[in-house]
Amino acid sequence: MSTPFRCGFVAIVGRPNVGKSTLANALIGSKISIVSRKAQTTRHRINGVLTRDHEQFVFVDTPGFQTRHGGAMNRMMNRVVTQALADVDVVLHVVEAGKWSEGDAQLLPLLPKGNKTILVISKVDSLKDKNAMFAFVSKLTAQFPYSAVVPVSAVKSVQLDTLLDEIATRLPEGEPMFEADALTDRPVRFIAAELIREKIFRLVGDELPYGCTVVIEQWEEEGRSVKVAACIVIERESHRPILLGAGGMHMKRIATEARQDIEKLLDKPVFLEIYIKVRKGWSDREAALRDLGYE
Ligand SMILES: Nc1nc2c(ncn2[C@@H]2O[C@H](COP(=O)(O)OP(=O)(O)OP(=O)(O)O)[C@@H](O)[C@H]2O)c(=O)[nH]1
Repeated sequence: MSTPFRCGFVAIVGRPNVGKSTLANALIGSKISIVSRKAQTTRHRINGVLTRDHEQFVFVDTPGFQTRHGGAMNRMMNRVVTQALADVDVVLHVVEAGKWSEGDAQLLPLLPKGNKTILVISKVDSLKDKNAMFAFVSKLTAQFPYSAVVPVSAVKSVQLDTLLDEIATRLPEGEPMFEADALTDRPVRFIAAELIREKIFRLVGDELPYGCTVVIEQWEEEGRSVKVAACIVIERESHRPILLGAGGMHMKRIATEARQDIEKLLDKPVFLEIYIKVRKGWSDREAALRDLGYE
């Protein structure tokens, strides 16, 4: 009897900086390429697709989990996260080796119980005391009924196939949803906004206490090039100088690096204009959040 094909959705969740993106990239194993999907089968935002002989793994994004702010933002985000996780087939809860914190614990009430949730211990290559691993895992499995535990290193490619095999057994039987070479179907505008956000985060993330949102306001193909206007929405006027830096140095760097990445993505010249807008109190207004694409 031939092995049935399996195909399903996988979400990677965890507090910031535990290595989720690095893990996703290591599992999917290639750069983003833009493809169209075979059929409109999901309302998830696809992050990447990996196809093996007998399985197709569709990695989806879950909206950021918020703990820092109270109010509408938190409630809405948590609702969205819980719903998104209920809809996928497998959830990878990524926790950094030896570093359990309040941020990790806050995610526990949102994780689905049962066979779905796998505990992934990340960055095991950076763990100094390997013997501490057993106690660490025991502590975590006592707090939540994970259905499997897989320690990995995305950077050193340790146990990535084991993790894929664990995921595979939990995927439902079904035909592939995407062409075999499909990597992502995220719209390019969204990726462009993410690239800008990533630059901001790298450069001034620590100094921007409420973060920011990037909205692509204009996208015009002009012959061989593309003209893009992006707006960075910040919480307070006082955050503007942080983002600008001395003599606009930060903004220049953000714009240059983001432009280079977007050019690589599109493989054509890009004219990128970025400006800053202050949206006072936006993080606590559901209407404003919807406007900005959170719903
Ligand atoms: N040593 C080591 N470092 C890693 C590994 N995976 C990720 N990192 C590092 O951990 C940091 C955070 O990794 P990301 O993949 O950006 O983490 P993330 O969870 O996606 O972060 P957010 O986008 O903030 O939620 C980066 O500096 C990575 O280089 C790993 O397997 N080993």
